[in-house]
Amino acid sequence: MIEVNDIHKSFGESEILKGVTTQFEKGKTNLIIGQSGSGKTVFLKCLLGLFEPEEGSICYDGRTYSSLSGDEKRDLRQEMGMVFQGSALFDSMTVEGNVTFPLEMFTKQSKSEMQDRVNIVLKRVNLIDAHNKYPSEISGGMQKRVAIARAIVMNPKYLFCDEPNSGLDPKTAILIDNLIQEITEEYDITTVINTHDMNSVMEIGQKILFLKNGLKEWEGTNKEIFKTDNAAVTDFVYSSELFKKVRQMYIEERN
Ligand SMILES: Nc1ncnc2c1ncn2[C@@H]1O[C@H](COP(=O)(O)OP(=O)(O)OP(=O)(O)O)[C@@H](O)[C@H]1O
Repeated sequence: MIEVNDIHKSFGESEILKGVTTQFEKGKTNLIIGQSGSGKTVFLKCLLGLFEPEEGSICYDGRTYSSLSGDEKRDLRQEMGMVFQGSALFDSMTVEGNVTFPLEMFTKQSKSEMQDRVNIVLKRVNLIDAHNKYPSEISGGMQKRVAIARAIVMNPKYLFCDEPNSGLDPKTAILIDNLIQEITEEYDITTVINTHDMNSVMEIGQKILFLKNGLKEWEGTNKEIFKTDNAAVTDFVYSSELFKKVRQMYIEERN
């Protein structure tokens, strides 16, 4: 579980996060949504320990980040997996090389231990015959699977994903969303996903944090988001004609 307590983050004179408090439970897919510039990426970078808030605290299963020693912070960061926007694979390495990389960097495992672990995670993301292919030889959806395999190879307690669906067709996007949710539940990971994708909100939004101008405007589940009367949330969610129709149908059903 990650507990975020009243965090503030500024750059120079400009305060980007203005006191955000929330909790992310383990085994759940937690989504951060909000308009461009609302502070989602800055918030995610605070969770990753890349930015340290000037005020407030972030607590990872009882460990308050700002109170940890340098070594403890490093250990905690090794419990975090990250799926970057656009996958961020190493083009010159094979699929297997990309997934082995964190094990080579951060563990003292033998070659055969690494090989076993890599085989397990590649199988888990349904990539069986791609070990020796290069990123340029596989589809965008397969690249995402490799990025997920690399993010979970160290058996993380926390998984952070920045726009994991960007660039994917809607059907592949849903498969990737479902894979992230299954892995989150199976390994009891605390997963936090930064997304613009309303399909993801509907499919896997077990907890949604809506940020507006650096503040928590609303939080709830994917079932609750369609019932809320919060104007900022409805403006955001129903900016698409399709979702306006869904809401209209919901209201008609309710009456
Ligand atoms: N390293 C930085 N230095 C200065 N300002 C920054 C830095 N990182 C982000 N900002 C500012 O913080 C604000 C929020 O940016 P952020 O990237 O968190 O928005 P976002 O909600 O993720 O937007 P998008 O959906 O477009 O990615 C922006 O005004 C941005 O310019």
